[in-house]
Amino acid sequence: MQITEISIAKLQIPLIRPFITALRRTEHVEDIVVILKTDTGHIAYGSAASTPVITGDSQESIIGGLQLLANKFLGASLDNYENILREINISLVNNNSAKAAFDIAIHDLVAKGMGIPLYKFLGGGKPEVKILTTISVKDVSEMVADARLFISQGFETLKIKVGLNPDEDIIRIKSIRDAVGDSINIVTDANQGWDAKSALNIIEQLVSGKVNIAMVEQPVKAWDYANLKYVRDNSKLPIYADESVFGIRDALKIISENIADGINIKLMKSAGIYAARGIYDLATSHNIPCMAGCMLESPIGLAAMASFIVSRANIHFVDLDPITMIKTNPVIGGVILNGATLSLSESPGLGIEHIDGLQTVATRAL
Ligand SMILES: C[C@H](N)C(=O)N[C@H](CCC(=O)O)C(=O)O
Ligand SMILES: [Mg+2]
Repeated sequence: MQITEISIAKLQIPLIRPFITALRRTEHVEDIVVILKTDTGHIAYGSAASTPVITGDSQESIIGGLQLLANKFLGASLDNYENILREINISLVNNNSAKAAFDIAIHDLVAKGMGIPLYKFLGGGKPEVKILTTISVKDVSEMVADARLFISQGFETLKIKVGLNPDEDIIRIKSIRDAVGDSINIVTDANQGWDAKSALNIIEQLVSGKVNIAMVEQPVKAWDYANLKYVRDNSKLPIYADESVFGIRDALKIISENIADGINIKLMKSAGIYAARGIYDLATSHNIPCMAGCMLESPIGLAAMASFIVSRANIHFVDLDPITMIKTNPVIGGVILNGATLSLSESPGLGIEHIDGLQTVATRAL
């Protein structure tokens, strides 16, 4: 099987309500999609989310990275796909979102070539997973209303975004816990918005107030390993690293220096499934719990991450929720949501049949 055509397209999906974190506010998913076609008639998809405040990757830089990868891999044979996956990673430094999109498309293609769903290619398992959903950081009353709505929709785990104001954050978390009761799991994500002192102060208030929180994600700046470790060493709640872990070298540092209790793996940070497998295996071999995360991205990337994790036992939280936030789903096939359960397709590869609303920006063919 040979890659004979590569297209790059924009995909914008409006959200039901704005997505607001300590790092950004947006009203759309802004994906760049790569479409691979082969001499055997297969069509495969990969996607990258533009999140400059987290990855540094803008839509323009993702398109640039994908053009470079397209130039390199147009005409490539899929016979040695392991080599292609490895070469994506060494073809350019950084640009992890562009690499992730290409890596996802290659995985889709390989599984399609074998005639099996990607989740079976990656390890099998049951083709469904329960996901959490995220409450954007807003006024307390709005966050409580969102929490009630999400519980009524069937979600059993809520992720509360905080990090804009430590004094208000404690009220946000306590009010949501009071509103939803003790049967609902709650995690919090400060998206780097606290310093070590505020983080430990909030955690102490939650613990002493018996406010049950399953874990705290990325309390301090991504680069501030010393304070992430300080919080972890002095916290009675588990601390997960998100923006502090992109690739396997970050994971190695976090694990070997006991900097965090768990790792949030995202394809846009790792540069795709190939590298995410390495992070997962490293963490699992050291008994470090993992979380499956995502950026605000389309159901294409969610299908890829879901395919990777359904067979993997060391995934303790599944944050693949942008599908709950979009007004309409332009991706036909792939994953579907029923209540809080994300179900994967049994069709080959990612199972995506068609994507509505793609705006092509470049095409190269043999
Ligand atoms: C969308 C997901 N629930 C989430 O919260 N991911 C964020 C970052 C997403 C973004 O800003 O696009 C996270 O875990 O920090
Ligand atoms: Mg996070």
